[in-house]
Amino acid sequence: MPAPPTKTRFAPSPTGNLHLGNLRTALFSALHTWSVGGRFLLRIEDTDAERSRSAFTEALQDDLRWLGLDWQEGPGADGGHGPYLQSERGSIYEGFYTRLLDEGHAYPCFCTQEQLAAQRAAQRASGRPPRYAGTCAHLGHAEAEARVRAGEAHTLRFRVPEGRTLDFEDLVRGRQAFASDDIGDFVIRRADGTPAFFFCNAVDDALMEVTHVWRGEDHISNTPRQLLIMRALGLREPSYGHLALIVGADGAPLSKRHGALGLGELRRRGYLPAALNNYLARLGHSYADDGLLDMVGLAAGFDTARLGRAAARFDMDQLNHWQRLAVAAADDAVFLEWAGAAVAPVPPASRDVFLAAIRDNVLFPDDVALWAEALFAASPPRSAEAETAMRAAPASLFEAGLEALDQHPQDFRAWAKAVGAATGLKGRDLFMPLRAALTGQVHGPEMTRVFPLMDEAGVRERLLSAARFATE
Ligand SMILES: Nc1ncnc2c1ncn2[C@@H]1O[C@H](COP(=O)(O)OP(=O)(O)OP(=O)(O)O)[C@@H](O)[C@H]1O
Ligand SMILES: [Zn+2]
Repeated sequence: MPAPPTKTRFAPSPTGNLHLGNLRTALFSALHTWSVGGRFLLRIEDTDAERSRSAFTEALQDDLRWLGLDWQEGPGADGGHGPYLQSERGSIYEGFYTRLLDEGHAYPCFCTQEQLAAQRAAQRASGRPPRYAGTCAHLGHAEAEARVRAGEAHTLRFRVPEGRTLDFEDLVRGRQAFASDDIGDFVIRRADGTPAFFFCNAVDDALMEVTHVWRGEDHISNTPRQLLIMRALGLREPSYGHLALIVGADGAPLSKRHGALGLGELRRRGYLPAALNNYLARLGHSYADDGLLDMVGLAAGFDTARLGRAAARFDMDQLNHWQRLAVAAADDAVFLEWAGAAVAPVPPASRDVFLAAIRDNVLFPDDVALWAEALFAASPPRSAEAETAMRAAPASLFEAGLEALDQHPQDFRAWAKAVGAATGLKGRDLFMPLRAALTGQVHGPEMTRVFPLMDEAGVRERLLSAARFATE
C-alpha cells in the first residue's frame, strides 16, 4: 500500500488564549507538513464544556491566521472528515463506544469519586502507584446491563490487556516502551457522557487521516493508551513526535492555566508575525540559515532531524532580535500600517522620509511614537542623558546654532559646520549637544535625514530652550 499523503494537525483546547508553547507546536506541525507538500489540519478539542469558550475558539483561529498558519482542513475548510469541533462529533463517538463495549474492550464503571479516592489512598499507603483497581472490570454482563438500565451513574473504562509491552518509535525521542500492567483501565467516556481526551483525540486523529502527530512532551504517557484504543478499533495509527516543552523564566512550562503570556498581548505590543515565526521555529529546532525567513523559507529549511530534545527557555532578547530583523524587512505599506497612530504628530508630507529615517531605531510602534514626538512635538520629552549633554555644553553653542539657522535652515551638515566654526567645538562635543537639543535624545536616527523634516520655527524653539537650560 502506498504511504498516505502527509497530514499533520494542531488540536488545541479552547480554554484560554494561545501562548508561545502552543504556537510552537502548531508551527512545527505546519512547517513539517508543508516541507513535504502535505496538509495541515486544525481540530478544536472543546469537550470540556466547563472550561471551553467559543470566544477562545474564535480567538485561536484569528491568532493562527495572523501568524500565517492557515489550515488546509478544519473549521471553514471542509476536507471531508468533519465536523472539526469535537463537541459536534458525539454521534461518531457513540458508534465507537458501542463497538468497544460489544467486543469487550470497554465496560461501564459505577465506582463513585469517593470509592476511587479511597482506592488511590490505599495504594499509595502500600507504596504502589495509584491506578484503577479493576473493581467493575469483572461485573457480570447482566448485572452491568441492569444497573445501566436503572440509570445508575457510570463512566466507560477501556480494558487494558495484561502483560503487554506497548512501544512506538517517537520522531524526536526514539523508541519508547510502556508496560501495559502500569496502565490502569482508564476512562474513555465521562459520567456526563462527554468523551475523555485519550479517546476522542486518538479516534479523531485516525478518522481524520492524520499521519504525524506533533505535540508537547506532556502527552508522551498518553500515547500508549491511545495506541491501545486505535488497535482495539483497528484504526490506522499515526507517527508521534513529542516536542520538548517551552519553559518560562521560572523554569515551569508555559501553560494556559498558569496565565502564560498570550499571543494577543504580544500582538498588541507590536510584534510582527515574521518575528514570532522566526523565533519559534528556532526554539528547539536549528536552521542552517540564520537570517529572517518567510514561511516558505521556514518550511523549506525545516528538518525533523534538527529537532532538539532539551526544554527550551523563552527568551525575550532573542525574540526582540527577530523583531528587529522583521521590522527592518517589512515593506513600506506593512510598516506604515504597523506604525499606525504613532505617526500622528508627523506632517503627512514628511511621513515616508520620517519612517525611512527611523526604521533602524524602532522595535515597536511605541518607539515610532517616541521619535514622532522627539522631532515634531512642541516640547519633546528629554532623556536624562540628553540633559547631561546639554548642561556640559556652553550656552554659546546653542546661540551659534540659532544664528547659523538663517543661512542653513535645511542642510544639517552645513549648519553644524557653521556652528563648529563659530564655537571651535567639533566631533562629539559639537554633535552630541546639538542632537540632544534638537531631539531630546543622545542617540537615534541620522540627523542629516531628519533635520530637513523639522519645521524651522520648531528647531528655533528647541535651540532657545536648550540655551536657557544650559545657563540655568
Ligand atoms: N509549554 C509548552 N511548550 C510546548 N508545547 C506546549 C506547551 N504547553 C502546551 N503545549 C502543547 O500545545 C498543544 C495544545 O495544548 P493545550 O491546548 O492543551 O494547551 P495547554 O497550554 O497545555 O493548556 P492547559 O494549560 O489548559 O493544559 C499540545 O500539543 C501541547 O502539548
Ligand atoms: Zn468501577
